[in-house]
Amino acid sequence: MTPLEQQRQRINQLDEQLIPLLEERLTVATEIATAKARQHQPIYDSRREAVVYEHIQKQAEQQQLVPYLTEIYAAIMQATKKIEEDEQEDQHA
Ligand SMILES: O=C(O)C(=O)C[C@]1(C(=O)O)C=C[C@@H](O)C=C1
Repeated sequence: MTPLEQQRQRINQLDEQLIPLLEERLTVATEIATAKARQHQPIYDSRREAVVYEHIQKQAEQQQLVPYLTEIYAAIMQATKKIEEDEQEDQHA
């Protein structure tokens, strides 16, 4: 195997670990959507998002990666808000 093939195989392995965790995160989000609908709370919560970003900064072992992690989390939270909206729409259908 070439180095590139090995690196891609490692990426595949890491994705295999990430996907179930992301699936679980999205599943928890559908539960949050239900709780928020009951409590008449908006899906978007800027204060909570600030806490999530702060947590990333604290957790990151490589501080130079924080801007990239922040970009990834912005996309994750965008998708999370979408699934929460879809969940609330399904509940109203
Ligand atoms: O914690 C929440 O209230 C969520 O809905 C989850 C989440 C997230 O993905 O972390 C998504 C949307 C909110 O704006 C804040 C955070």
